[in-house]
Amino acid sequence: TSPCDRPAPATAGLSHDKWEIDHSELMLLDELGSGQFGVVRRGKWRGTTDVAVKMMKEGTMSEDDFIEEAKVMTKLQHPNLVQLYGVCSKNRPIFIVTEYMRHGSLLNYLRRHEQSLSTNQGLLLDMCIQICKGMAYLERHNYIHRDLAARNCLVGTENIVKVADFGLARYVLDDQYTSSGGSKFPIKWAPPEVLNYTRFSSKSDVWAYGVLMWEVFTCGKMPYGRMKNSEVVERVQKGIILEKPKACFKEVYDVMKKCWAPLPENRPSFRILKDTLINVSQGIL
Ligand SMILES: CNC(=O)Nc1cc(-c2cccc(-n3cnc4cc(C(C)(C)C)ccc4c3=O)c2C)cn(C)c1=O
Repeated sequence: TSPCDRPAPATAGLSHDKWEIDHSELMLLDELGSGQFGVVRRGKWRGTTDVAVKMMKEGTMSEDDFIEEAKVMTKLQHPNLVQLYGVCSKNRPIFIVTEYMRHGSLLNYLRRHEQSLSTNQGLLLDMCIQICKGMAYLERHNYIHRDLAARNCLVGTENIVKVADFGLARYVLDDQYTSSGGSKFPIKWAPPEVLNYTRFSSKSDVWAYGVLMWEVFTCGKMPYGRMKNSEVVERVQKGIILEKPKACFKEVYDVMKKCWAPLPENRPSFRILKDTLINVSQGIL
């Protein structure tokens, strides 16, 4: 049959890259800070939507690989994941445009509100459950975060907490960050198999999640205090784990300990963790 007889393919007309955002749609406002890839600014997208715009500093990211991955990342959508709206990749520096979270990083939020939070275990547990839901969604989509920590979660209105920058670690060019011997490698959130073989998995995210729970229930203390990375590696290899935070129910600490099983296969999945934490919260609150 001639082509005109066949129905047009469903994607006809949709071929414009919907993850591509045009600069003209963005209005850049105040600076929010800077991260691994450079300056991040608050902005407005199409006049109404609040956004955060990462302006990628030259040489900090393997950009072409990331732009390819962005197509996948825009499809990851969950109430507890900071939404990637798209990228401006037609010019340099490229912009990464995401959902805006009003109260900034969870780590800073915990430290600033320690007074009121330290006596509200219910709220601390709820924050952990929200993060667990976002991570269970990533786990279901076989997506590994690789740098889960309180500093990489963000707080919105009404105590909403979301996981940010999932998967971006793969595109960092700074080998101080990417190699486990580097000064910026997140040693204190890494399980034995990552320290020894950089073997990342959803189960290494579960280990990091246990440390994140510890950060939440200490209202933002640094795990292992000011201990040197080499000493932390030694303790983790020996199976010495973080102590129970003072303001933390035993049942909650029991869940943290499950996340720190030396072997990845002995750690619970995020799906299991979510149900366990919900049961604990119903039991103790
Ligand atoms: C007051 N409200 C706000 O400040 N809201 C917000 C602040 C930031 C923000 C500001 C400055 C720096 C960073 N930042 C921090 N750590 C990062 C870590 C990585 C990896 C690869 C190391 C994981 C990559 C990028 C970043 C990064 O861009 C962020 C997330 C992002 N969003 C969406 C907000 O709503």
